[in-house]
Amino acid sequence: MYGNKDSDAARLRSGSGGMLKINDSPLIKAQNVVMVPGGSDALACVAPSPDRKCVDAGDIRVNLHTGLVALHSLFLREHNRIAQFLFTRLPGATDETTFQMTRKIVGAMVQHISYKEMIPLILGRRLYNDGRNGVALRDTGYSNSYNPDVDATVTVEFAAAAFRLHTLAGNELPVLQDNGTETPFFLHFFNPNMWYKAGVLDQLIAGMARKRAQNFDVDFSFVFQNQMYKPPNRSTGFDQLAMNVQRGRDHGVPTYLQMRKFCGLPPINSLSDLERVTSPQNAANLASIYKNINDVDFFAGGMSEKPVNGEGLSGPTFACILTEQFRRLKNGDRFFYENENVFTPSQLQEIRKVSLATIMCLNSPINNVQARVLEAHSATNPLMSCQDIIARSSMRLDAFL
Ligand code: HEM
Repeated sequence: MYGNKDSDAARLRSGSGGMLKINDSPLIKAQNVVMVPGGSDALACVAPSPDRKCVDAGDIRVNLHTGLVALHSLFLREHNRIAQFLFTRLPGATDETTFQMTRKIVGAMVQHISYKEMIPLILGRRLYNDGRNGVALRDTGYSNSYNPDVDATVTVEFAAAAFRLHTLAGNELPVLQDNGTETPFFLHFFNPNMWYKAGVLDQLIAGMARKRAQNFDVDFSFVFQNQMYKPPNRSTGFDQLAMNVQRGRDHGVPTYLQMRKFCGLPPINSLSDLERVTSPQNAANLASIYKNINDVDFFAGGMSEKPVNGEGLSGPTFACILTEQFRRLKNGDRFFYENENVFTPSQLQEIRKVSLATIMCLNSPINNVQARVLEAHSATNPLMSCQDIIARSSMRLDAFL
């Protein structure tokens, strides 16, 4: 949202009322929607034009596809909604004080959604709630889990392998084309022609909540195997999975067996022994590619394991790296939103009410959505009206005055 340098934040701020800049293209103004601002054409978009520029946000990878433009725009809308409220009510408010307070609240909301809604699904309830893992949030009061000796940096094993959850993504983005089918994913890559189309961002916000994720397994979508970075006028693109393996090697990620050892998991002695941790088909596939069990790359081996406890997404080796990373990001961060001296007790309770569904309801024209938006809607997670969702789980912003 804000970048990790002062210069990024300065570029993205509007300079008044603590707000962030919004897109001023006539195409977007005519739709009366709020979208992330236009950015430099040096960002390698397909055929940018003055009305359809590449976009700018805290992370330049926002330009990768329309889903990211939509999500960044959603959180930008939330930032500006909160800033507008605070600026007109905080005594002596300036652009600077309002921006910093809003940024702190939005950062806390992102942490809350990540640890309350996303991480339990990734790890599974048992690993998430196991007190020894130090990942679970509290329901009330301050957390005392901050430890200055915990290193809060991101491990290469996490970024280059275990958190590359690309297996979950499908071949299409849920925006309907003229023929009523969803748009092929590759048409959205770096393509401003897509994200400046009328209604696309809000269709996507609603559609991404409706669309089911793919299963976590080694069957990756065609688009990831064949079409990554594919410009619309070329027949093929990159193989993202090959890139994941190669990226792991470039970055010196240890092998699958070394990582199992690091995680204290039982050794695997041969390629045929892999059947203890994966399906016979996956074991045979790995044996057809690698000559020696010691050569198996972390990404390939970790992706192949059966899920821990039959719940959560990944097998035990990825789960070990994910759990370790989520613990460190929380307990090594002295500004983690649950820590004492970050928010007052009543502000903290307001942040604890927030869900991704609330943010969608408050900042897009959808009428209903399931309350746990990262899970498919079902009898136990039914569609609810936005009115009910907002009444049940939105922050009282006057707690921050
Ligand atoms: C939805 C469609 C997605 C597309 C098209 C996509 C595409 C990409 C691409 C092109 C890269 C850079 C490749 C490289 O440098 O090797 C990347 C990196 C990455 N992706 Fe995705 N991705 C998607 C979803 C996800 C999801 C759902 C996750 C899981 C949280 C994820 C996690 C990552 C991570 C951790 C990296 C490495 C980032 C880094 O090292 O800084 N991606 N992705």
